[in-house]
Order: sequence, then structure tokens, then C-alpha cells
Amino acid sequence: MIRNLSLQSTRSLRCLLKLRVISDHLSASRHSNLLIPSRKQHNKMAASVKYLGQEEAQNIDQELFNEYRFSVDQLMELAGLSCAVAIATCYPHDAVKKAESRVLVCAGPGNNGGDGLVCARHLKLFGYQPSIFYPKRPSKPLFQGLVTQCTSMNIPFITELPSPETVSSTYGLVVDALFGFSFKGDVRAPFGEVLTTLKSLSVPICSIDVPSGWNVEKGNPDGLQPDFLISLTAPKMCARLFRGRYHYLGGRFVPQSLAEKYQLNLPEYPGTECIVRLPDQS
Ligand SMILES: NC(=O)C1=CN([C@@H]2O[C@H](COP(=O)(O)OP(=O)(O)OC[C@H]3O[C@@H](n4cnc5c(N)ncnc54)[C@H](O)[C@@H]3O)[C@@H](O)[C@H]2O)[C@@H](O)CC1
Ligand SMILES: [K+]
Repeated sequence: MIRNLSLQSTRSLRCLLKLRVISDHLSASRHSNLLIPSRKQHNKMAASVKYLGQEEAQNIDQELFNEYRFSVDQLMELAGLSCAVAIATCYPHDAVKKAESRVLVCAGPGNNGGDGLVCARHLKLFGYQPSIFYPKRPSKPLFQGLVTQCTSMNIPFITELPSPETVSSTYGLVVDALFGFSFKGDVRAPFGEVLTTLKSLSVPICSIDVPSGWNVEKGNPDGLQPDFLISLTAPKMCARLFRGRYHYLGGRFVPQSLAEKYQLNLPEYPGTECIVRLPDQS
């Protein structure tokens, strides 16, 4: 009898342990689906990921094009895709339901703006309803092609940015693709007004690579305070001052030899994912 009881309790204990293992496994895979690293991984990453200065970011950019012979289009496509994937991960359709998944993408005059256009295209393919505000358009064929692609996919371009109230009531989310790592000095027209509007919004802002209007190294305490930031290639120094909810790394195209040369210490991207979440800096 006693032997039976102890056998039974050993079995129950084994059963409990099995359940625990299954539940830990489920919780780990749920987390990995959300691409949220464990606390241990977080701490490891916090200690190691390199935050780039402006010149270093530009040097890496040039090396990718000149030494590794990537074309701008190639990297922009991967960068923009990772932005759209990260946005869809953090703000799934039902989270922006209020505005029927309407997203406003504000695109600037450089490659950061190009990332925004690519991101808009992928968001459309993911079932969102993006619109684009693109006040200063470069004449290069790359950007003209991106505009044609968006137009032919029925993504509307708006010519004027409405008031902060109208933007907040029309869109569930605003993507800030105005300036990236080449932004310098005081903001010039017409972007001062655009940034003033973005600062007054009551809907979340998703910044691509650098929150626009921030000094790439020192940030800007009076500037935009985005809810989401996706750093591309590697985070820039100003990202240490990011206080929003979601910080991701995207642009999974850096060859290992380049990462080693610049000691980027990039975190591992999970499986075949094109984004990985970075730890909070607060
Ligand atoms: N190698 C990389 O890391 C990659 C970078 N990409 C993107 O490219 C971005 C950098 O692109 P760019 O070098 O074209 O530069 P940006 O897109 O950061 O901005 C350059 C444009 O902004 C204008 N500008 C700069 N300071 C200004 C100011 N104070 N007021 C008004 N206008 C100002 C410039 O005249 C120029 O037209 C990155 O941040 C990232 O988003 C991706 O497209 C692909 C890969
Ligand atoms: K930006």
C-alpha cells in the first residue's frame, strides 16, 4: 500500500515536472514568436551591441556600397521590409482598428524617406491602409520608381499634412521616415512645421533608424518622442535616449566580416527573422 502510494506520488511528481517543462517550452516559443529575448539574452545584448556615431554609420554605409558592392535598392528593400515587419509585430491590425488600420507614412528627401516608401508598400501587402506624405521628392530614378510602385498599388499620396487633431483622428499610426543618420544642424523648411505637427500627435509614432529632428549622437530632449524605433544595420548613439515601448533592430544584411571590422556585436536574429528586439536603455 505504502509502496503503491509512493509509486503514485513519484508518477505524479514526474507528471508535474513534465507539465512544467511543456509550459516553459510553450512560454519560450510564445516569446520567440514575439521576438522578445529572455532577460538573460537582454542583459547580454545590453552589454554588447555597439551604438554608432554619425561618421561611423556613414562609413559602414559607404563600405556596404563600395567594398561589398550592394546597391542602394537592395539594402533599402531589406530595410523597408524589416520596418514593416516590426510595425506589424508591435501594432497588429486590431491594435490600429480604430482607424481601420490606416497608417500615415511621412517620407523625407533622402534614403530614410526611401525606406519609408518601401515600408508603406509592404504594409499595404500586409493588409494595412497606408497613405504617404512626401513633400520633397528627389529626381533620382530609384525614388521615382518607388513612387510609381506605391501609386500603382493604390497607396494615396497626400499633398498637405493636416492638423495634429485630424491626423490623430484619421490614422492609427504615423511612420516617421523623414531623416536618418545623415541629419545635421537645425531643421530646414518645410520640415520644421512637419516635425511640430508630429510632436503634437496623440497616436503612436514609429521612427525609422533615427527619430527625426534628433541629433544622431546626442538626441533631442525637446524633439519627437516615438513609441517605436527600428534601428537599421546597428543602433545609433541617440537610440540610448529612446524611451518608447519598442526598440527593434532590422536590416539583416550586414556581412560578418563587416560586423567584425566595426565590432558591431550585433545580437543574433532568431531563425530566419529579419528583426530582433533590442533591450530598453532606461
Ligand atoms: N547602410 C545603411 O545602413 C542603410 C541605410 N538606409 C537608410 O538610409 C538612411 C540614411 O540616408 P541618407 O544618407 O540619404 O540621409 P537621410 O535620409 O538621413 O537624410 C538626408 C537628407 O536630409 C536632408 N537634411 C539633412 N539635414 C537636414 C536638416 N537639418 N534640415 C532639413 N533637411 C536636412 C539632406 O539634405 C538630405 O536630403 C539611414 O538612416 C537609413 O534609414 C537604408 O536605406 C539602407 C541601408
Ligand atoms: K526617421
